[in-house]
Amino acid sequence: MVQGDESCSTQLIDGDGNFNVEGVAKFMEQVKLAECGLSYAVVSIMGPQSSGKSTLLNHLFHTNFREMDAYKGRSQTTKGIWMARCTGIEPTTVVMDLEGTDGRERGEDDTAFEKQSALFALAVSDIMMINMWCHDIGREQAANKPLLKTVFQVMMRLFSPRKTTLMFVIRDKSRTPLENLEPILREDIQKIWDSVPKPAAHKDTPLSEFFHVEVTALSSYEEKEEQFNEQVAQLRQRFFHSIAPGGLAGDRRGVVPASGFSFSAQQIWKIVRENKDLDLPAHKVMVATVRCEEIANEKYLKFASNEFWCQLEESVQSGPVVGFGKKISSLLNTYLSEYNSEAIYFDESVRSAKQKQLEEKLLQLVQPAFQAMLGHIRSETLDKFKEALEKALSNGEGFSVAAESCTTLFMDQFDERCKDIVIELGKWDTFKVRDKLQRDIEAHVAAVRAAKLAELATLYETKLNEALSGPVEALLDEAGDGTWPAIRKLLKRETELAVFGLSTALKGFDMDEITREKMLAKLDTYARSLVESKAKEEAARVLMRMKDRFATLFSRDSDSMPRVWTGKEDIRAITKTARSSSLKLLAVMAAVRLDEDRDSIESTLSSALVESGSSAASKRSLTMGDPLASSSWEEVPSSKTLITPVQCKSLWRQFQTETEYSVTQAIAAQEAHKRNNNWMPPPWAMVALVVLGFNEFMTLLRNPLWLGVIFVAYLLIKAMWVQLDISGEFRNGALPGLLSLSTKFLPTIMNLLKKLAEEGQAPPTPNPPQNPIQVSKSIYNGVNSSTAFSSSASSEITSSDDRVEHSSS
Ligand SMILES: Nc1nc2c(ncn2[C@@H]2O[C@H](COP(=O)(O)OP(=O)(O)OP(=O)(O)O)[C@@H](O)[C@H]2O)c(=O)[nH]1
Repeated sequence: MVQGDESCSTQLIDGDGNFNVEGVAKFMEQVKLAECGLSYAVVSIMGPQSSGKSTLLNHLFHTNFREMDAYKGRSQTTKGIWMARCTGIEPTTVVMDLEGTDGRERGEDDTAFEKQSALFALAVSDIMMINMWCHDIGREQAANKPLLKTVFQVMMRLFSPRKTTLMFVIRDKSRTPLENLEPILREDIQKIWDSVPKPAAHKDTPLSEFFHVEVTALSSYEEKEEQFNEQVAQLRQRFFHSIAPGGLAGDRRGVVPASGFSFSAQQIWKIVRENKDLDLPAHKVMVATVRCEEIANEKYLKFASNEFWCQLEESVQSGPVVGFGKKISSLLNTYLSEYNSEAIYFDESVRSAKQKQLEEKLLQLVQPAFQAMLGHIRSETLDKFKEALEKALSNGEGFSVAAESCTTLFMDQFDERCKDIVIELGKWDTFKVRDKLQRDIEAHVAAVRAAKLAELATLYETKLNEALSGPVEALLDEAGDGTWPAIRKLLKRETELAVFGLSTALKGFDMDEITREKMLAKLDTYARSLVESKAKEEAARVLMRMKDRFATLFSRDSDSMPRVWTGKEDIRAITKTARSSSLKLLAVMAAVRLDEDRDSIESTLSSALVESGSSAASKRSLTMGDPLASSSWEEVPSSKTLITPVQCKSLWRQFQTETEYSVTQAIAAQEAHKRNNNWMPPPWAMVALVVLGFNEFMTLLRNPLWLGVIFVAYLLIKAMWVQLDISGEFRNGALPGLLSLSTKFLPTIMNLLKKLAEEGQAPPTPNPPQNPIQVSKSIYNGVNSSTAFSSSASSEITSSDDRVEHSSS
């Protein structure tokens, strides 16, 4: 019945005490012991050498241990410890065949090995069979006595709460029935137990606390083989389901899960060899720790190299993976389940601790992928939010409503998508990323809001610009009394329109009243500043405008037709009107008048610049000082001042200088026109001719000295008359004019007197009669040239007024 191949007989520890790690691993693999969990039993047999142990095991468990050949004589066949699987016995039962205890070959050392192997067997086995000859029972010097003593001694060192079954197998039983032999044997056992020195804790502990003693007897294999076989077959039955409660291996407290058998055996042997105390409970924890760790590592490595996981990890780097959470969770569960099923029989606390460690390691491995997924979801949600908000706004939705609905929608979407990636085991919260998303969305909303508000503000500013710039420019161009009221009206109307428009648009923004009011006020301010800057621009061109206005009024008549200076026009009046109008323009431009505050700029300018020639104005100027010698207007704040009084004065001076030419030209044109049309002598000459009569006239002609004297006297009187008439005083050039005239005509008079003297000192002799027309012409020319002189002599701005006056007269 021996079936060697199936029993996988293997040497566990060799004769030199070396543990066969590889052999055991192979054995475990062949027997698939690791899969047994706790459902396995270990039986060992010890006893004197050549006491038929191997024979018994081979018959009892259908193993293939080497037996001694009966014909070759007794010698040691089993060296060290061998092990094999009990064929056909359920659950898996491993049997160990120990080296005989009283062999002849090993000498003194055998004792140590016996002790060590006994301790090892006792630590590892559920059932220990003690093989003994029947005739040794009750014998004082029996070979099994030291053996038993050893067993009991080492048992004290196991600190094990488990109960090992000690099965005494009596070989070559005699005719004495077992019922009679057993008490003697038990007595022997008790005696030995009592004689074994025990630690204080176990001083009074009965043997039954540690061992469950069984006794069986077998007939001689050599002499009564048939009986032997029958009894062995019966005994074999007791090993079936030995681990069940009440079975031979019923006490499972000390069992090491099968997957840890190899390591456990190895460690126990190591401790035994080192002659250290063997703390089986601690050993169990240690084995559990090591094994659970091994299992956990194995599962971790398997997970890390799992093809599906590797693909998933790679995919996550480039984009989101649908069903990520479920896929990872399922994978994790697979490997954790594997761990659990393999480690389930190890110490629970150790197993749980190692499982937790494995979970942590696996989660650490997976977390970057999870974070990457979260990142994808966050950025995708943010992008979609941006798109949706833009779309909603372009569809005309109110900003606040659109922002709120989009935020809610996409935060919900984020939460929903997070559910898809949740790895239950990880219990990683997504709050931080959610918060980040929320903050990003809020920041985007704020940015878009600010941009939209700026856009709106710009839009209404542009509208205001369009509505105000042109009209304000046109109004300022037509500067007059109604200019600023019209600008104010325009500004009010357009500002109200823009503010209303902006206010309506802002309703969609759900903003607080203060901010809203600020924006509207800003628009109002903008409108005002727009007008102010326009006015400033126009003020910078005021001189040009004044000149234009002067030119328009001076050189065009009321029908806007170009004037032809015929001599009938009142150049003085025209000049005055044109200048007044230009002064008005200056007054209008001098300050911004957006508020209805009254000012006296116009009257100040008028009195200081136009009426300055009048005696009243001069007196006022003398007593009160120059009202334009200031850099600010009295009633106008500097912020509203566009042209200061000083600038006005300077501008006016420049204006007058630059327009003077036009007046001069006009006067010249009038004179030229008169000259061209009046070839006849002037009327006074004609009248003189008639009044004085021909004779008198001839006398005068014959005596030109008198004529010259009369003529010079006339001119002097005339010049004085003109000066007095204009200024009312003999000032500003009247005297110089007379002197100048005298100087001018003195050489002529002197020449005439000289000529008369040369003609013989006699009373003037009448000259040949001259053409009266020619004479009157020369006189006329003389007047004209004096006028021209007068014009060139005065460089004062007011001199043109004199010329206007002169010309008119
Ligand atoms: N008298 C007797 N001899 C037996 C019995 N069973 C086996 N033998 C013989 O005893 C001898 C030793 O047998 P083994 O089974 O090799 O004994 P063992 O105890 O395994 O020997 P070691 O492993 O060397 O210690 C063999 O010649 C067997 O035939 C038995 O029941 N009675």
